[in-house]
Amino acid sequence: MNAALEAVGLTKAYKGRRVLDAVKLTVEEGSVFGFLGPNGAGKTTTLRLATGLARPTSGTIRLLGQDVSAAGNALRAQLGFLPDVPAFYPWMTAQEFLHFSGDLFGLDRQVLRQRTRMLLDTAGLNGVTGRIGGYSRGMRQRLGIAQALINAPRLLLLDEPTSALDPIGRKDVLELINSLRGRTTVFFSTHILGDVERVCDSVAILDRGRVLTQAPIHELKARYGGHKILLEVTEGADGLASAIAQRPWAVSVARGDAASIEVTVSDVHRAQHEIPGLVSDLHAGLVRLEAGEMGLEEVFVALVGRPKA
Ligand SMILES: Nc1ncnc2c1ncn2[C@@H]1O[C@H](COP(=O)(O)OP(=O)(O)OP(=O)(O)O)[C@@H](O)[C@H]1O
Repeated sequence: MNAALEAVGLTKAYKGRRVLDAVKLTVEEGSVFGFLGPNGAGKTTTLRLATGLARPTSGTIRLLGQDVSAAGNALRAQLGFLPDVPAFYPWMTAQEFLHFSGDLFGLDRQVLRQRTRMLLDTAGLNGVTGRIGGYSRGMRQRLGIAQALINAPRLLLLDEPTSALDPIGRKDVLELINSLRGRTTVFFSTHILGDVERVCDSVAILDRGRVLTQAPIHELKARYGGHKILLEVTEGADGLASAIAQRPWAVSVARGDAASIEVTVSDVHRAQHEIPGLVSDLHAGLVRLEAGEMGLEEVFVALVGRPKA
């Protein structure tokens, strides 16, 4: 496996306060990687260290096999970066802005023209002739990603690309990220669990400067998520919830509204076989029994011990 990004013992302290503490991360080349954490977890700091905008207090971060502290323009030419608050020249059109950005990389005219056309298309901005000053936040963010792709980078780093967007804007940006899969390694930070679930192959969860876990999404859910069973009965929900709580496979039992029960189980097979018997013994009257996988939200709570900020 080739690592597009590898951090080992990555630590950053400001005035003696560690905002990143021995962070270990490996991002496989070709993956879409979600860097998930609540506000203040240290995501932006990690990206600043990755892009060389700040230096680690100790530890290393390597991109595409090169130590960022020692790397020069040859590495930068293979990276794309969208900061959390991207800056644009509002008087330019999207096409002018992409041309301008490509010029900074010294791209050949012909290559730049072709790439601009392709990126305007990818970003859903083809045919948009107005100035950037009049764009929606979603349009700006898609243009920001297009700009970060102008040098055809091997690794694209995005700092919270969806956080300021409404659901439609988010969907568009996630689709754009998804369309890059297999062409460019994408590492993006977010505090939005749903975004990670929608597009990422792998995720790392950062909290208060520490990586709590890193794994492929499906593994993470299997490892921490367990299973959930949603139950609804006609009556006797309290008695049924107590009876279920005593079974060895019941990890937690929560009451929903009047007649519903949510059970986290360690053995979904046994739970599915035994619950109907309990319902019958207690004359509870079964309305619904549904098994489902836990979402990342529950995994996050299990790991962090509190809902995300
Ligand atoms: N230049 C700095 N000087 C002092 N403290 C800093 C500096 N930059 C960041 N911090 C602190 O480091 C911690 C992590 O901040 P960071 O911006 O990396 O978090 P984040 O996960 O990106 O949060 P958010 O989702 O809110 O952007 C915060 O407590 C922040 O106050």
